[in-house]
Amino acid sequence: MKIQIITNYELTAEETASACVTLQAAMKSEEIQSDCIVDEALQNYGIECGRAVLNDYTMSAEHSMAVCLIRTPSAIHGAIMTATGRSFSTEAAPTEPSDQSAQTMAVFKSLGTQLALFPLVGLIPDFPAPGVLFQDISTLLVDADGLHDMADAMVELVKARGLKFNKIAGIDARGFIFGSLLAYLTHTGFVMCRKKGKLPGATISATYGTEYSKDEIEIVDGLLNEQDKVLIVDDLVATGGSLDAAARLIRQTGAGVSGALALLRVPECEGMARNKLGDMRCDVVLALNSLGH
Ligand SMILES: O=P(O)(O)OC[C@H]1O[C@H](OP(=O)(O)OP(=O)(O)O)[C@H](O)[C@@H]1O
Ligand SMILES: Nc1ncnc2[nH]cnc12
Repeated sequence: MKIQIITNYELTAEETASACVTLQAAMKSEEIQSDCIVDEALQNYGIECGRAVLNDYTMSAEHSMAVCLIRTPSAIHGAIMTATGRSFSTEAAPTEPSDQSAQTMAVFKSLGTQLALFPLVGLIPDFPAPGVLFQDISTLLVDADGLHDMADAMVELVKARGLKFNKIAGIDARGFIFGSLLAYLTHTGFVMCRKKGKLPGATISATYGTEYSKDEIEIVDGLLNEQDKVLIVDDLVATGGSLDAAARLIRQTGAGVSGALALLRVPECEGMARNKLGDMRCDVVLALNSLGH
């Protein structure tokens, strides 16, 4: 498979070489075409238009994959389309980079991570209910490198966004896997938001709905207090119902919620999630924008 980097600005030889090494590693030693096409016209496009332009390049038989970096005055956006038929983008950088070269490499690294990890997430139509496209993490979890790289990507995102917390709360069940990995890697205490009826002693609980179910979660009373700043971790955000329920529970204890971190999101539910989460920030490691291209 060949990858061609298409940019709207000149990369230094060093940046090009590092980008290729990063992408090569991500693609597990696929051949990388090491030149860049500099296209000034891309400067005029935002990320959505950029992707349309990208289509023109990537849909040719010659290039099975292309990476396009679009630099705007306020941030660098990354857009990517893969031969697997998925398209996705990195989030805009939160602040103007002080060191552009480092920022560029951070974007390449993030793109490389996404390239490597997205194909490990299965997509199962109509599960567990008709109309739901289920994002299955089983195939990611069973892959030693994938699991390792995902854990590292969570830590990097936490650092890059400057998230501050002294406890991590994971949502039963898939949120336990990634929440406790992150807790271990950041040396942070972990709190279980457990499905109802599984915890002993006094608990507090909150009910909620998800993309396909209704449920109730609980935490042990007395584990958190006003001193705590909690990061909520889950595998995926769809409607935001689960994250919102966890946030309500945590706030009931007097603790603060510093935000949420999910590996994946369901683009079709994004409006609902935004309404549900309100001001609560939610960072997503793999930001899948749309499916089925
Ligand atoms: O944003 P939402 O609409 O709330 O949906 C996301 C939630 O749905 C899934 O959990 P599920 O309730 O299926 O439980 P599980 O982890 O036990 O599979 C997923 O792991 C999230 O917790
Ligand atoms: N589309 C989806 N895939 C996996 N887990 C989910 N939880 C809620 N919606 C989901």
